[in-house]
Parts: sequence; C-alpha cells; structure tokens
Amino acid sequence: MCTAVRFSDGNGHLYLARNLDWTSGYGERVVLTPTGYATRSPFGAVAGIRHAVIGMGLVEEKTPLYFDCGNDAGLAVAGLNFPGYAQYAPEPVEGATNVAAFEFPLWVASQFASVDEVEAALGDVVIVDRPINRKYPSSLLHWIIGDATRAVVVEYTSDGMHVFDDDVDVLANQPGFAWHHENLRNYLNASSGFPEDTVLGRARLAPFGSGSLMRGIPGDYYSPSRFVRAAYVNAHYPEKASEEENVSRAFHTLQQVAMVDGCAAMSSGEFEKTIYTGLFSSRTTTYYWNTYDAPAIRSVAMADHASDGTELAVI
Ligand SMILES: C[C@H](CCC(=O)NCCS(=O)(=O)O)[C@H]1CC[C@H]2[C@@H]3[C@H](O)C[C@@H]4C[C@H](O)CC[C@]4(C)[C@H]3C[C@H](O)[C@]12C
Repeated sequence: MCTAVRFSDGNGHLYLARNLDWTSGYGERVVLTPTGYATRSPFGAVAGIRHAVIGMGLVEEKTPLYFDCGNDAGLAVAGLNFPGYAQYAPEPVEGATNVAAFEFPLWVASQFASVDEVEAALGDVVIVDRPINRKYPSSLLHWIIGDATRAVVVEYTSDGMHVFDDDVDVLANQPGFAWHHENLRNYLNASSGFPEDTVLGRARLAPFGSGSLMRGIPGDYYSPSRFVRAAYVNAHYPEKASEEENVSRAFHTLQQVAMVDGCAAMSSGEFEKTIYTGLFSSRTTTYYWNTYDAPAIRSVAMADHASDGTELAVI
C-alpha cells in the first residue's frame, strides 16, 4: 500500500512525500529529466519538457516512468494503487489531450507550474490505457498533485475524470478519495489535547499520560486506517520553518503509516513493506529518500545535475 502527504513551510514552499509499499522494489532510481530531453509520448501530450523534473522511477524505452516526482516550479505528484476503481480509456479520443497512464506524472510535472494550471488542463484530458511495452501493462492508480498552497486528487474511473480538492492533503489506496474524506467524520472525537480527570461512580480517574484523546485513531495498515492516521498527523504537525525541520516532519509523518515486514500479507501470500519513502522539497528542489534496508536519508538536488541538459540523469 502507499500513503502520501503534502504540506508547506508557510513560506511558499511545497513538501510532497510518499511511502511506496509493495512486496519488493522495481529497481527504481532517482531520475532527473532536464528541460532539453526529447521524451517519447505516444499521443504527443508531453511535447517538450517545460519544467525540469526529479523523482523516483524507472527508465524504460528511453522514457522516465515516475512513481512520484516534483519540478523546478514547485509542483509535485505521486501515483498510488487504485485497482478495482481506476479504469482508463481503451483508445485515445480525437480532439482531447490524450495522456498515457504511464506518463501521467511526467505530463503533470513537465508541463505545469501549479495545481491551478493542472486542474484547468485536466478538463480536456483523457487518460489512455496505452502501456509503455509488453513488460509493463498500465498500472491502475490514482494521483495526488500538490503545490505550496493546495492539493488535488485525480481519479479516472468508468465514468471518466474526477478531480477532488484534497483539503486534508493526504492520499492512500482504495476506496476512492470521496469515501476516505467522508470517513474522517468518524473521528471527530480525536484530538491532541490532555483530558481532565473524570469521575466515574465514586472513582476519580486520571489519564495515564498524554495521547489519551487520540484513542480511536486506527493503528493498522488497512488503506482507510492509513488515510485517517496520516490526515491526523499531517494536520496536527506544527508548521516548521527550516528545510531540516520539514524533512524531519515528512519522514516522521510517513513513519506513522509505514509497513513493517511480516505484518500484512497480500493475496499472493507475500508480505508488503515500505520499500522506500520519498520526499520532494520545492524549497531546495531536492529529492530525499530512504529505503527499508537503508533507513538513512539520502538526497539529490536538481542543482547537482544539469537541469537544462539533454540527457536523463539516473542516480
Ligand atoms: C506498486 C506501486 C503502488 C504501490 C501501492 O500503492 N501499493 C498498494 C498496495 S494495495 O493494492 O493497496 O494492496 C505503483 C506506483 C507507481 C507504479 C509504477 C509507475 O506507474 C511507472 C510504471 C508504469 C507501468 O505502466 C507499469 C510499471 C511502473 C513501473 C509502475 C509499477 C507499479 O504499479 C508502481 C510502482
């Protein structure tokens, strides 16, 4: 499973972070797509790279396949599994902007500078089930897209495109965003406060310590539970000013919804775990990540490579 969160430093910078939860990795690396790169795009949606893009992904058929990424203008996107709901158009539609499912994150991050811009463009978009090759059929995903001010969730289902204003800045897996948002109403009681002593019968009862009013926030790995827990932590985390504090914030928040080996099996019987946690910071246009087996945080800044070059940098 996967979980993603967006937040800001209150000073015009975006932080968008995600856990990639699966049984094993795909050989993913940090990939920088510079503005001079001539990428392939089956229907021409990604005609050129207007904004340099950095994120986690694979390169296949000379095409960056991003799992999550951000750009030099402060916009970022992450794709999370959405099987049973996602349904792309079988063929391109004449007159529309046809975006192959595999290139959706690259299309977002290479073409636009803000959530408002993407949202306006999405009105004309058809997401097409056109795999990059036979090895990699289209993944069934939904996406969170964020900038320094807000986030939206994009779901493409049997009745077409849906764009939701994500006012809690979180995404998990199934079911759809609208369900997850409604489900938050089950947790209105949860708060970060410290309760008063209470009287029960002739007994005066005091809390054991802090955390008492947070009880009821679900602790398991099920997608609805991760959505609620990530929304709680992300909303209660105090705004932080520095890059270091915000990197710490992202990794601490996602640690709350990270999956530990052996605890949750998939239908195959294999266990899911958090393969990597990735974070895009627009403040430094840096991609930070760690992995299950190498938990120290590593980073690559766009400035470390030629973001106006013609070749992909695979780090
Ligand atoms: C498996 C990943 C999603 C993890 C997740 O959400 N798990 C949820 C588990 S569960 O259902 O809820 O049980 C997704 C996220 C991004 C996906 C990748 C990206 O979309 C890029 C390419 C796209 C190609 O079409 C398929 C390979 C691929 C390389 C994808 C493989 C895989 O589907 C990825 C890595």
